[in-house]
Amino acid sequence: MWVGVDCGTQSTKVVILDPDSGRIVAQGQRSHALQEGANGRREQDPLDWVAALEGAFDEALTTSRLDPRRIEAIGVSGQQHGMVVLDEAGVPLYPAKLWCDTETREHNAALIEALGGEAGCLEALGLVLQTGYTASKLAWMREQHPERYQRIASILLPHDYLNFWLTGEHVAEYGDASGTGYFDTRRRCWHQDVFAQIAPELDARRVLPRLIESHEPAGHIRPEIAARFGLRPDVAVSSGGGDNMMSAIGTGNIAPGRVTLSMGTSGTVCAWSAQYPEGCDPQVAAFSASDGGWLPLVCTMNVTSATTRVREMFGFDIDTFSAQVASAPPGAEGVQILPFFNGERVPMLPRAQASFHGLDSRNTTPANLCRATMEGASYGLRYALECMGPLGSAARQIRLVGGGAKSPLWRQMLADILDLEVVCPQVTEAAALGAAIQAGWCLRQRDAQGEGPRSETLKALCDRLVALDLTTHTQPQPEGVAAYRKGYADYRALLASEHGIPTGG
Ligand SMILES: Nc1ncnc2c1ncn2[C@@H]1O[C@H](COP(=O)(O)OP(=O)(O)O)[C@@H](O)[C@H]1O
Ligand SMILES: O=C(CO)[C@@H](O)[C@H](O)COP(=O)(O)O
Repeated sequence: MWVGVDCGTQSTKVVILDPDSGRIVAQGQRSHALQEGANGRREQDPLDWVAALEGAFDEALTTSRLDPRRIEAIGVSGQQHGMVVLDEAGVPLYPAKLWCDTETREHNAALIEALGGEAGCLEALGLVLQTGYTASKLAWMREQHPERYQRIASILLPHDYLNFWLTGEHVAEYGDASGTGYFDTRRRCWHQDVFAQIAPELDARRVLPRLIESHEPAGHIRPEIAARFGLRPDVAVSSGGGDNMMSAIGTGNIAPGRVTLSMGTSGTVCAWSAQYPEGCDPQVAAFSASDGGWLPLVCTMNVTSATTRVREMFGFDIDTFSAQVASAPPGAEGVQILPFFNGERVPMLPRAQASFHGLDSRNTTPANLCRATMEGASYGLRYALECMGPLGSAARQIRLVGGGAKSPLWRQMLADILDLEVVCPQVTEAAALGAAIQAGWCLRQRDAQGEGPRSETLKALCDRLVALDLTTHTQPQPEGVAAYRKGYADYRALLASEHGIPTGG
């Protein structure tokens, strides 16, 4: 059995995959709190992720009554970019500053300038720095907490930290590392000079984790953890990766021409590439994939984070919220939202705030405000897909994942707004599935090198273990496409008038 863990922004999920039948035989989930402060601060306690992993893993084992000794390997997926700083003893020195934290926007702007603007960033790092990336969080830590900064012994990403808890090893793999902002995504190595500009007092060779290939193991499970869950002592922990990289594997997006779109807390659109994707729009992050390729990606910060905020404001549960959205017509009778509750990454508006527009005495209803929020979040995803250029326009179908993808109404709205067919994978926890598959790939690679009897490529594993759920297949409907063509034009006009973002073609 192979275990996949996904530490998302709102919860940590565990799936246990039987690689012979291809079935998920057990699942567990535990949520974790987000600490939100003034000025865009968004943090989590790394120890909460550990507690959630333990709870979700216990739940999976208990509900399935699976013998834990049948588990051979574990893979961990995690929300990207979060900064986990540890002291010599491996204890967090500060809460993890997350991908959606915008407190460090001034530090990010200063770093971009120091590197020579967008062109300088692209030249040095292969991508343009964004406020969410780890780099500006470290610069902020240096300025705001100099005493703790001086005690930093190790800087990890969320999934690296969980790997460290599982194995005791400080390692990183290329996919997640490429979202730090001090990693050269073209050449796939830490950028020592950029790191030295951000943190001159820290020795990169000491504080940055050792880089490994995606198919390599991070290590073996620590004896205490094996005893805690009743696992065998030889369980391998694979390199794991960022949640988007793992979702790519979990949707079979490991070849050109496929597009995965996630409606999680964030919204992401990504396509796989065998080479570094030269010439992309600077808003596209040329991340590495966690399989040896690249995963150009556009991330918007306000998808289910926005719908959840409006839903909770009205005190609705998910079913009531969905019923409210369904009861309003497309276009929400003229109500529009720019849903930038968390600032926004693409378009690059880290200081932006959310705003409703077009409200009058007739249309100001909960139903219209709920619908407008789902529509606004989805227009942001169309904007993201357009930024992808040829990588996006080549897509004939979107593979849809993340919590929002569970809503049939939202799937139809998205198909209409994008004017593209959408479909979900059978295993909706695609990042956790991808992590489980990568864990198995890591075992197979080891076996191929003579330590065991079997070998299987990642492609063969994805072909065998990733299946689409044809009941979720959704085609764009002409009336919806026409209504949303106008809705999207109105959204772009609003983006232009409120934030100066050109309306484009
Ligand atoms: N049927 C649904 N309709 C709309 N939103 C949903 C639905 N089911 C789940 N969600 C939302 O999905 C979100 C969780 O998505 P998920 O991808 O697990 O997030 P993350 O990985 O960022 O923690 C929650 O905000 C939840 O409200
Ligand atoms: O910052 C990014 C991608 O660059 C986000 O996609 C995070 O990786 C968080 O993902 P979710 O919690 O929304 O899945």
